[in-house]
Amino acid sequence: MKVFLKLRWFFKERRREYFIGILMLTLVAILQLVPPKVIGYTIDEIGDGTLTASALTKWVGIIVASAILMYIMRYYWRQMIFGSSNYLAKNLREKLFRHFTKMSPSFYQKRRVGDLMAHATNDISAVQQTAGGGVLTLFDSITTGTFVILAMAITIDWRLTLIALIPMPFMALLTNYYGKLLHERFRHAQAAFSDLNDKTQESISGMKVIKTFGQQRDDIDDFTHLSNDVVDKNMRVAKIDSLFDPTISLVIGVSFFLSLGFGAKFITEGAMTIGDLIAFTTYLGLLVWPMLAIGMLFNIVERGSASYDRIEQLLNEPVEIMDKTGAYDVRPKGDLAFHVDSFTFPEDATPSLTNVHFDLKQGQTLGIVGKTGSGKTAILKLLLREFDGYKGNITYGDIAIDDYKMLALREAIGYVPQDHFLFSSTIYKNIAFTNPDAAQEKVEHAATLAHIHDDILGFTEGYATIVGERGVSLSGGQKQRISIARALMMEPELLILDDSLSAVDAKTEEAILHALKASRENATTIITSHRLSAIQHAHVIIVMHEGTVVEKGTHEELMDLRGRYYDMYELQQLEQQVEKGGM
Ligand SMILES: Nc1ncnc2c1ncn2[C@@H]1O[C@H](COP(=O)(O)OP(=O)(O)OP(=O)(O)O)[C@@H](O)[C@H]1O
Repeated sequence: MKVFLKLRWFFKERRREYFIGILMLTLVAILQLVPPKVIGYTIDEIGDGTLTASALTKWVGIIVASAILMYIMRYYWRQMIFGSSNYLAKNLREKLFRHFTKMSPSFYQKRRVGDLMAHATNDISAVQQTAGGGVLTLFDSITTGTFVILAMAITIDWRLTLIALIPMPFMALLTNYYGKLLHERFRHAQAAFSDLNDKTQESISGMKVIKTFGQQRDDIDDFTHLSNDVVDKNMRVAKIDSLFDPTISLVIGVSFFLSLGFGAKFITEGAMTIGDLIAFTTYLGLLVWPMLAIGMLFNIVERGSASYDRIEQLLNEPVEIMDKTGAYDVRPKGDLAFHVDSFTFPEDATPSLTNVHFDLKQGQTLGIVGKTGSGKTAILKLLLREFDGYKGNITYGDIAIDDYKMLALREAIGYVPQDHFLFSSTIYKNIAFTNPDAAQEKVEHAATLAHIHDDILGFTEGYATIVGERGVSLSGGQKQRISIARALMMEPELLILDDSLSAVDAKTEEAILHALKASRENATTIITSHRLSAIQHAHVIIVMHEGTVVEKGTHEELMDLRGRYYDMYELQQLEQQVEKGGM
């Protein structure tokens, strides 16, 4: 039941609706008491031979009036209570989504997409049920149960009422025990659903790869295994679930049995009339629902509580990278100084960067080269403040990057990542992502600089062409260039191309670099690349090796060194010549 306390912030928020709903529920619980009593009176009047036509009309009139009132009130409490529970779902969904947008990459590294989606769907729906069905069953069982028992004790016979209630404590004990079992089993069932969700999401996203490698059979086996696990765990929940109804029916059955036996005895002793006993057993019938409601209540509440715990746990995960108090809300500008003595990724044992130092004047271009895994992207991740916790300092315009507001910093940096992501939307919207109201000419200008404008015009619907999820209908090079156009739309102070020209040919690469140089004279650029032609004209080039800078200088200076850069350059020249020769 603690979940109701945990949700009190929400009940407070919608107190008006819940107050009206619960008031209506209570009135219905009272009105329900009328018909059995009226039936009891009518039967006694028939027995005594005193029932007249006008008395019968009166009794029927009372029953009809209470039925109409109950109809109206039942309609309203449903609206108030179940309607409000939708707002809890909405609220939690938005909270989760906002939380997701604040989390840093390391969170997404730890958490799986399917699991996060399960939280945002299945778990929220279980909590929503608590605020709807849970509140209903709680108040309905309390009000109906109390009023029915009071009516039985006060208006009929308190001794018979006590006798009829003898089996109830057993039911309370048993349902409490079932509730505890259910909580644990439901938690496992939800976790299994998260795994299945994750598998489904990953398999659908990776279907092309799965098929290419002919792994469908294995994938189906994996899926079946997880699906069976979900069924097994839900069957374990269902086993407990199924115990509630028979237990309650058994307890009520024993109550009926005791009432009839002792009721008959009281009638023969003259302490009760037959009408009283009929009214009593009808009341006992009315107790079935509150008892069932208690069973349902445990069920709903235990599920809701397990799910709320899961959601809370997720929401309580700290946001790792936050704005400092009083952080500058200005777009960074100026020279860049990167001085990192060492940096280790959160889950790693050894540093990925050691002694990486470079300075870049505003308007200059930095080229970063190095073998795969040498730390090129790690440098960019620190610049983007995707990770904190490095030893050293990184300043932009003489201010440490963590002294800027995160949003201000990110707005100044146009980052084109290695793994491009295009939204399932039009090309126009993908390019104008950071500025959806941008004029067509601006979008076209960015596309022209990124050398993708002509390609777009070649598509049947031009800029209005929809690109599928992750842009499946485009070539790798086209996706790269759309991503570059998207970054250029921000008119960034710092443009970062993280191996973003790898899928275009040398001529297109040269054209793009030329266009960037001409249009971004005063803005800074960082390019990482495996192909040296992309960084050859940079003002500064650093050569990375095993997380550290091993060479630094201009192309000419590095060639004169005759070190790693020189070797790489010679090798690439040779490869080019072989390619040309081959052609
Ligand atoms: N998020 C992360 N968590 C833990 N380790 C990471 C993470 N990202 C990268 N690394 C590790 O840091 C090292 C440097 O990786 P980085 O991505 O910077 O290499 P890179 O030079 O950009 O390689 P590539 O040319 O293949 O992109 C690698 O050993 C990699 O395994």
